Amino acid sequence: MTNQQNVVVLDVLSRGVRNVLPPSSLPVAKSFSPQDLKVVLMKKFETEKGVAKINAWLDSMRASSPTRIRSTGTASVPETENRSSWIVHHPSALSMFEQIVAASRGKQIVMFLDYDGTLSPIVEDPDRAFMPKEMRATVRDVARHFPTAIVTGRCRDKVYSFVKLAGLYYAGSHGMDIKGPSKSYKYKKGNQGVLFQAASEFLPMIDEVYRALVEKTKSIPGTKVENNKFCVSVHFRCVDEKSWVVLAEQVRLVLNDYPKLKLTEGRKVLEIRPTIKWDKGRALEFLLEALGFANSNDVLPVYIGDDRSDEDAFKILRQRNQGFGILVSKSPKETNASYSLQEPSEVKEFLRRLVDWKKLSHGVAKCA
Ligand SMILES: O=P(O)(O)OC[C@H]1O[C@H](O[C@H]2O[C@H](CO)[C@@H](O)[C@H](O)[C@H]2O)[C@H](O)[C@@H](O)[C@@H]1O
Repeated sequence: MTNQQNVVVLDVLSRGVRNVLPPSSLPVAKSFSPQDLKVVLMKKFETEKGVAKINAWLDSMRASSPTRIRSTGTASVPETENRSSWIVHHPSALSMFEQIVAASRGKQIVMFLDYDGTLSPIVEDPDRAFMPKEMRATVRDVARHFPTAIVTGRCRDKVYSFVKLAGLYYAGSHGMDIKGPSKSYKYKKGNQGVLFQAASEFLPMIDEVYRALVEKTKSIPGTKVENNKFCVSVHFRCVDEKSWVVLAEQVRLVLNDYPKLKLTEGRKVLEIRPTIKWDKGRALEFLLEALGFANSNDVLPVYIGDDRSDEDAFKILRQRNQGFGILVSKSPKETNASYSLQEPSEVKEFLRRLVDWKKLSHGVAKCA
């Protein structure tokens, strides 16, 4: 193409082809062939697609996770009213405790626990999201009485370094990396050490993308890229909101070269994962099967989580019409969970009550 044509192309890209070339001028094929026009239109389409994608990401980055329910766009519905109507549909798991345990009669409760925002409070530095001691003691007790799994977006080894409990199942990288407890469970033999990796062939790609993202985002202050083995997290909690668009653009540029990866969003984090049909919901089903409850009615799975990715598990429970999802959130959010808890301290209280109830009912059964 000549320089003049290059100018036209740039103008076309910035203003749109119709504004630059009136219909009567389009057939001037001497200097601007149909092939050139096709290239121009394709570039414009790609640019618009890119801009639309970035805008959609920015909208989600501004929203909470899962999507926060807005008060009908006006100030006329106060937040408290919003919450009181939401809580009717998602009552506190503490106030519904008796109903929850009553539903478990004759069934084995299996506990699924998300990590960040559920067992540990959200903090600025992901490397310092330690689990409080009392929470660890509570989870240890829970795991003594019920099969228990930690289901997290984190790398499995990393979450283990926070939880430090051997008797649990761990499903890391959004369920793509599952390992059984190191000590065997007493109720089902032969399932210890279960190991399943849904996306092993993606390991080199994820590593490459992780390095590319670190490089591309290193000049954006506050950005933290975390390698979660089968997925990557790009944290923007500490990034100035004015830089979010630059960050999103850099992430898009990297992802353009990896059509087999997709982007999802969590709490102030962009998550890059393989486009396979595997998520926390599939991990929950896998674990139920591993525990011997594949097509069983004798099980009551209870899943507690705070993040958008936990919705996949809540949805599975709804579809199976089995067990309960419990969303950890202080504010009303669109969710498939049945119940709610406000924060990790309430999660601890719920788990503690569950252990006490189990001890008590076991004691009663022994005396009878
Ligand atoms: O599935 P989860 O256990 O909830 O993991 C999801 C992501 O959690 C972590 O990030 C979140 O917690 C951080 C520490 O509190 C916080 O700084 C960050 O803003 C949150 O998004 C973790 O670092 C990510 O890798 C997980 O994907």
